[in-house]
Amino acid sequence: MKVIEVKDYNEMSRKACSIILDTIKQLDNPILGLATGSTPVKMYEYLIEAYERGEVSFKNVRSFNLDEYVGLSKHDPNSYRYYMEEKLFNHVDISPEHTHLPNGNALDLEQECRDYEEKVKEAGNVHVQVLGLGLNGHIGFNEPGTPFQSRTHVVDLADTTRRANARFFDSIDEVPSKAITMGIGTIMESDRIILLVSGEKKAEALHKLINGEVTEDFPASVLQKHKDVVIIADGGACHRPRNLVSQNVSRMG
Ligand SMILES: N[C@@H]1[C@@H](O)[C@H](O)[C@@H](COP(=O)(O)O)O[C@@H]1O
Repeated sequence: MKVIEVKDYNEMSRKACSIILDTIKQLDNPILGLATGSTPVKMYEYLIEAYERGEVSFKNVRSFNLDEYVGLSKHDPNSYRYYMEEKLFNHVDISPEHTHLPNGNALDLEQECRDYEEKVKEAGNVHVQVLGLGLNGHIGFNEPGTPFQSRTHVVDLADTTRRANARFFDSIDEVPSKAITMGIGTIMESDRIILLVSGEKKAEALHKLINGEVTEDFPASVLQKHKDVVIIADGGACHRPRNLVSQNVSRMG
């Protein structure tokens, strides 16, 4: 794993944006794995700015998102489809047919999971997968205890996750209790993973991810086993409690 420690949230977002831009420019048909949540918001803003400057086109880009709530329509402002359209897709020249998220409103959710998995497989490997980090170590919506070999599946969201995401809803009761998520096995097949971590409240989770044992009780620890992971973490995430980040990872400024 490579840890890139940056000053702050903006720098983290700029660095992530530049890795994605490089991927898009280098490949004829780039496949991006995208994430939602607060962490990548600024990265999407920088991508839009690069597009507006004429620096990049998304015409040949295909995207697969990690997850979606069960039971929210794509018009619901809290659905991840809505988030992606608002934060990125509506502002760049990506073709709507090239953007993929699980359908959390499918009548047969198990079938939807199999179909989504199939779509990812047919497209070929995700070239670069963006990940955020849940406080309990979840990636996508893979909660503690999820098998490392898991494929796209329906999950019961942990209470901690529902509480953490309640800030986007009017009340915690409105936070869905289920979601569809790419599995850990699916995520691990990406060629490259960039994990974004910002803020002191993530410091403990980041420490565990880098230094802790690889265990299904802390899903993000699986990243220690991936051949090309870049963690971009800001000062807050790295520095509290002090000296959390291990010495045996290479760092770049
Ligand atoms: N399902 C999402 C994840 O994909 C996200 O990475 C994580 C962190 O969210 P945030 O970036 O808002 O801290 O939790 C959410 O529940």
